[in-house]
Amino acid sequence: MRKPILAGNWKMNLTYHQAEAMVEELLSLGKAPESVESILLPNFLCIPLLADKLKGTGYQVGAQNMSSEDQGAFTGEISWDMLKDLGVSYCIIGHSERRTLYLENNSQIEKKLRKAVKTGIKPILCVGESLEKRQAGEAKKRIEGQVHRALVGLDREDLQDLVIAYEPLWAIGSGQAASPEDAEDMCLTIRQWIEKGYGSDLAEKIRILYGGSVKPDNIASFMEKENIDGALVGGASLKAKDFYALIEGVQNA
Ligand SMILES: O=C(CO)COP(=O)(O)O
Repeated sequence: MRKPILAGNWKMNLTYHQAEAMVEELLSLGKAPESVESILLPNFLCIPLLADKLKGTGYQVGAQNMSSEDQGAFTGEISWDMLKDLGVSYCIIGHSERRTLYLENNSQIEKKLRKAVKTGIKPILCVGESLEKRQAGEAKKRIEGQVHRALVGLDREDLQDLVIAYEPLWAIGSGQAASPEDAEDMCLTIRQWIEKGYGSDLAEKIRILYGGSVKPDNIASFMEKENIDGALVGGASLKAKDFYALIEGVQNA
């Protein structure tokens, strides 16, 4: 049995004080249920705040990005040990906004993923196709390339904590989620590639999430699919009530 994940990617939203108010409200709604890994991924400045407030509550704190380097002259970057020092457990690697807006390429993503797995940060590798690729019937080819390029040179032992998030670009922030059937088809395909490359033990173990316009009222339709192990949520993770409702949606699936 794979433990489901509900991860809230706040992106560049919520100031320190807004984050504080959100987390206080979230905690007033209840603790994180044990049956769901509930992770909040705030901006870097809010990580210490969340790490402190969420200690002992069952919620985990993640980061949205990390450097592939250890330390040194890399202005504006954040390293794995800075994150670990604050208790960060998960880090998003290769989000489509980093790929498209900041031109992160497969080779940089591969280096970041390698750094994460070698240093004990659990990676949430994001993959997803554009609308053009989907309409051209090339969605699976696109995703396969992204998964394979990110995992180059890593073996089964390195990938025990890998999480993959399938986030089609056209579904992100658009209010137009993928159909649960299409999302399941893509998640199953990813699992089959992992099985082919690394064996069925790993394929059965890794969590594959869907992301893109997930809301409290559609989470159940994704969670009922066999190969969808949770969701990576943007907009709906910013409000405490919605985030808690999403967790309940995963818990009740
Ligand atoms: O990009 C996403 C999460 O990483 C999805 O964002 P939305 O839930 O706002 O569509």
